[in-house]
Amino acid sequence: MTELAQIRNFSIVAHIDHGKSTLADRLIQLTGTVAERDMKAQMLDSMDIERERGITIKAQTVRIEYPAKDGKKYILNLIDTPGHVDFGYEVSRSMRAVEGSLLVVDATQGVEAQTLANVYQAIDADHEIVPVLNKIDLPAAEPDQVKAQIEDVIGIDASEAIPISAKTGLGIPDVLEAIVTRLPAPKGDASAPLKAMLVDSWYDPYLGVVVMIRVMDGMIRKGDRIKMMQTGAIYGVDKLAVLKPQMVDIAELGPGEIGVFTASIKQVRDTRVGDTITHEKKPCLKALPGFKPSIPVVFCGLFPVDANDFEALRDAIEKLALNDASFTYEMETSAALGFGFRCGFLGLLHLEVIRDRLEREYDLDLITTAPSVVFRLHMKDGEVRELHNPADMPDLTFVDHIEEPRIKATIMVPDDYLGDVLKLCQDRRGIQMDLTYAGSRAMAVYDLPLAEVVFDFYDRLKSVTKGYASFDYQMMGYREDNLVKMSILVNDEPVDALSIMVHRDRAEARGRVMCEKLKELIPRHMFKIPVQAAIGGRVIARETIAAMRKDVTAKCYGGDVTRKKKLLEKQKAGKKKMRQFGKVEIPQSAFISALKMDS
Ligand SMILES: Nc1nc2c(ncn2[C@@H]2O[C@H](COP(=O)(O)OP(=O)(O)OP(=O)(O)O)[C@@H](O)[C@H]2O)c(=O)[nH]1
Repeated sequence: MTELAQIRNFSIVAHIDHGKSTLADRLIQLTGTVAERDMKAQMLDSMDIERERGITIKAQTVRIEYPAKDGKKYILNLIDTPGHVDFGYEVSRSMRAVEGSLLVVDATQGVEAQTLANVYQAIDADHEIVPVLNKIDLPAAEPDQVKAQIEDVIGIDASEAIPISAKTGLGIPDVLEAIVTRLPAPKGDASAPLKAMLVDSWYDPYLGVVVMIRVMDGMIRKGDRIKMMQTGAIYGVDKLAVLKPQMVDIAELGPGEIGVFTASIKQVRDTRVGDTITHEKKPCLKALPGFKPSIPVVFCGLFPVDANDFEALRDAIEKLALNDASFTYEMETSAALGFGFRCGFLGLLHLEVIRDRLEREYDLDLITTAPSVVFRLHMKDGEVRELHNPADMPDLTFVDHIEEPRIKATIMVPDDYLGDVLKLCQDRRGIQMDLTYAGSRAMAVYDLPLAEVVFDFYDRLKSVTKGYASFDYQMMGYREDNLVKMSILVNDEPVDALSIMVHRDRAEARGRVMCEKLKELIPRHMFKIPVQAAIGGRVIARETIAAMRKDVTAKCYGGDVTRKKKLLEKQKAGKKKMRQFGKVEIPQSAFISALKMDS
């Protein structure tokens, strides 16, 4: 057991790309936690996909030993929190397990939307906050301006902000000293009954479910019989360890300490983040206040391109779900796409990550249907139903009114692009709630329908601001609006995977754009193909794909057989990515492209 006074627990909060992972790497490196030869860049981003995309998805933890200038040795527990909006719930839960935060702000960029969102979570969790100005090696760094901005916008004292370069290592020793001298030690009572917080859990193929805990009071040892207070389940602790960041066994953990255990738990779903863990025999009297479970807000269908891959898709989805309790799925059948799954995600990035992993790690070709939010249908008989899939929309004569989820979006953007951002928000049915300035940056707060944001809002926002805007959102609740289901018919057959819920006033425009896009995306066939958008029985937009005249090899005059063969092979490979609808083949890419609103 480590003395409480010798422990510091902290997290790093930052906007995406401001250098959180690089700083974590430096702290680990400077304290010799990982041998130099094992040091991979961005040690903590464990999944390949994360490393590739440079984003941190699953919060991770590392225990660092640090001999401070006062001659004493400290145990520093760093909890790495994810930076993306979709994973905000993970930020909030890991915050409750520590007493302080390093607030990293890129000195060339200043405070961004996620800096604000994350630091407010830290403030909510009563953290002591140490501001750190990163990237001062860059000529564009403006540490003094950024200091002033932190004070103006966030409202915390930044006079002692630490200038660093996580890249070169400059200032890192000051950060380590500040963790010890400026952050508080944890509190707790070693002689009290065990009270530990379940911070996170994940599935390890060799060990089964690994549970990360923060001990509040009491002691936990290997072999202990423990009880999860929310679920009532009882387990024996098989293995107790700390993360450095690989697991190193430890005999016991006391108050203020952070570690992991395994206990023959079968699924991640059997563990509830925020649950209180205590001893079976001598339990603590009162559980810790729990967390809100994270609920999926974006749904879409995933179907195998090749119907024979259905079982493989099921296996892959089950495996991924083992490790991600916030990802939900149920079987779905579509007239057009056959058997697949309706899946729920925390947001669009979460959706993309899961789809990418299915395609890459499990080598599956997938069709993703239009992402949709959960609409609330108030039926005439008083029943309230949740609609996860526009294809399930009941007959309108039974529906009294429809409500949709709204979000509060905070967008930070340099002045020059403000006009485009306001227009984008207006186009997406946004209602302005606030508009303020901090230096040459504006902060716009909008009330927006989530449905207008889930598809390509980030992409559009980035493109209209050349990447300078940052964005964060919170769910606000449901509101009634004039929403209708729009179906798409290809060759007079409805393609259920393309149906969407839209605002009545925008249905014509959306319908027209979708028909035009499909006209481009669907290759010509031997016959004319009408593409129509319809509400109920009424067609609101129409395009026609003309019949094909030439065959693909017509361009290859003369006897260039190899070229001809190549073309035919290419066409064959292209076919694999097509899906048959009645007599028409629709390429897989059409399902996503047709729904983009950028025109
Ligand atoms: N020049 C310079 N570049 C830096 C510094 N710190 C980080 N970077 C670079 O900035 C980029 C983002 O750094 P990351 O550490 O991945 O940022 P992050 O905040 O962890 O990003 P997420 O994990 O995605 O939230 C990387 O390309 C780093 O190499 C610095 O001090 N100076």
